[in-house]
Amino acid sequence: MTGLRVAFLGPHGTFCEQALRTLPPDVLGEALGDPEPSLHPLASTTAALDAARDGSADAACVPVENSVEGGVPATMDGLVAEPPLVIVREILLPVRFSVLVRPGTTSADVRSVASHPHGEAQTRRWIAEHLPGAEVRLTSSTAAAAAQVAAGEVDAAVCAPVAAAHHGLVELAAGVHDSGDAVTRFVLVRPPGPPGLPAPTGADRTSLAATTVNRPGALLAVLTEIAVRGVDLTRIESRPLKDRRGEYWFFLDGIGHVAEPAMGEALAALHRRCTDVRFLGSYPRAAVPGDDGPGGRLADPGPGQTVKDYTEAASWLASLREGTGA
Ligand SMILES: O=C(O)C(=O)C[C@]1(C(=O)O)C=C[C@@H](O)C=C1
Repeated sequence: MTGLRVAFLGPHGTFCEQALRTLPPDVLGEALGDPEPSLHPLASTTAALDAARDGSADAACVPVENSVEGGVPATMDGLVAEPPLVIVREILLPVRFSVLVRPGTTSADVRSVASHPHGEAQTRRWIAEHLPGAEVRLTSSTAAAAAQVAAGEVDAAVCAPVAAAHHGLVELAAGVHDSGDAVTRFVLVRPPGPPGLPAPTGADRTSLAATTVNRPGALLAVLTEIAVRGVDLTRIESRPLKDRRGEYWFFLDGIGHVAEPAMGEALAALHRRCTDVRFLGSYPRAAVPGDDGPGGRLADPGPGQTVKDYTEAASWLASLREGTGA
């Protein structure tokens, strides 16, 4: 299929757009069924996810977490909304911030500075030191802050350097992030269906969200189903359920693919034990550009917990059921 549309957090010049543009045609072809989809900036993460749901786009690219500031609440809430969306790729992008201004503006002229809440959080100390007294305003994306500078609504934007060219701005300062090696993780999502799940690569991640009744040990039971199968959990984060006070969606990422026995069995167990469980996708683990291999430190599988161990045990059980083994 060709002519697919991918919505992303805009306007042009966001880190989200940069992340999406790192995906080569063969990867987009495998993930979406179109190696050269058209890219469409939307005003918010929620709007991008809604577009993928209502069919005005075929897929969406949104930020999900940052290594300094943590999860992006709007994305997490959007991932568990209905109808379902599944993650087909993750992208890890190092984020480096600049302060952009209209040509001719000096530091002394900057009375207001704008950025996305995650951008502000990653440059807070720099702003306090170098632009003391500037009013900080929060925007829907870092490039939206650049657009506000261009429109004369604010004096400076903390954003990606590429936003300068898109919005006719100049760099007042570069490298203004408080932590040098911040990475933001983005996900490419689409409705379930053709062209199907990304095939297992042997280096995959699975994302899911689960809710349980409020009972002592309920979360421990969920985690135990994962732990006993040797699945390496790489993230756990919660968001309130909103309509049931005191109950939460637990967002869990683990190493492995739903097609593999350990992850498949863990998901089936959660389906039995949880009030609700959402499969949010199995997809190849991304690497930070410049790193060797998929990012993050992984645990070794425990004894008897490799894919080979599971496959051998499943064929032994099948032989017992067929009456040919013992
Ligand atoms: O505003 C952007 O440019 C985005 O792509 C969003 C976002 C985020 O949500 O974390 C992405 C990377 C940076 O951490 C700051 C903002």
